[in-house]
Amino acid sequence: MSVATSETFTAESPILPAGPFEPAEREAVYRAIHSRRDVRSQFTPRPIDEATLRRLLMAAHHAPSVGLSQPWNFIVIRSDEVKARAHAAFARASAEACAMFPEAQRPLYSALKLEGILQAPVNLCVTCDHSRGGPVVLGRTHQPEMDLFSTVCAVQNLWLAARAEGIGVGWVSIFHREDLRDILGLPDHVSPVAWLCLGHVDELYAEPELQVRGWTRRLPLDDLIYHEGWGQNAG
Ligand SMILES: Cc1cc2c(cc1C)N(C[C@H](O)[C@H](O)[C@H](O)COP(=O)(O)O)c1[nH]c(=O)[nH]c(=O)c1N2
Repeated sequence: MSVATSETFTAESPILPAGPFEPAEREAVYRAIHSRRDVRSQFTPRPIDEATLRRLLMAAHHAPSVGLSQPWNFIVIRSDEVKARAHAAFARASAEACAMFPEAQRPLYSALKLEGILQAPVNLCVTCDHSRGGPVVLGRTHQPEMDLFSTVCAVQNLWLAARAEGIGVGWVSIFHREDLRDILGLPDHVSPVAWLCLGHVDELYAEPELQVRGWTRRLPLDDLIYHEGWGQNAG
């Protein structure tokens, strides 16, 4: 691998104009953000074509990453056998999770649909390779978990791009990590970050499904904004 020095930089990289987007373009960005949903049950069986999937993965691959380390890999899963193993791992973990909630909440938990593994034409595991970029990565030296955070940025890029493509994405995290390692054959230096279910959708909930079903609600933004220090709320 070549070692970067201050002389490597030639300052000939093209520059882009950086003003605000045109109103319609800006509106489209906010529309994707506000109408993106976590999808569990609305997947249609329509396959995702390779070109569309590639655009989504390219969007993910353009996420910011600590020291430009790009720690992600994308494991594309279409086989019924791998999906079935993941679904079985989910079912085991979800039964355990259900038992951890207070008794009064368990019936509602059990009624929630919390994955679309078998319905979604594509499942995608986004992983983080902790060895990417070598042992010392710019920006990760004091906070090693920055590689995981970078990988999550890739997931969010994909999620928003998918919304623009009419493709729903559902993140499933009700798994023992070891089960995912085993199913996908991940080496020790690679962590599974996001198990995503992807498929075309014709309809989406206008609000988070967990809110629609009475599990919890979106918090008021103003309660979350502090000024100059923890807990210092303007109101
Ligand atoms: C890291 C992480 C992990 C999970 C989720 C999200 C994220 C960010 N979400 C989806 C989550 O419930 C959802 O994002 C919120 O309820 C908000 O809804 P919208 O995403 O706005 O539709 C999620 N949903 C689900 O049904 N099963 C799951 O295991 C998970 N896991």
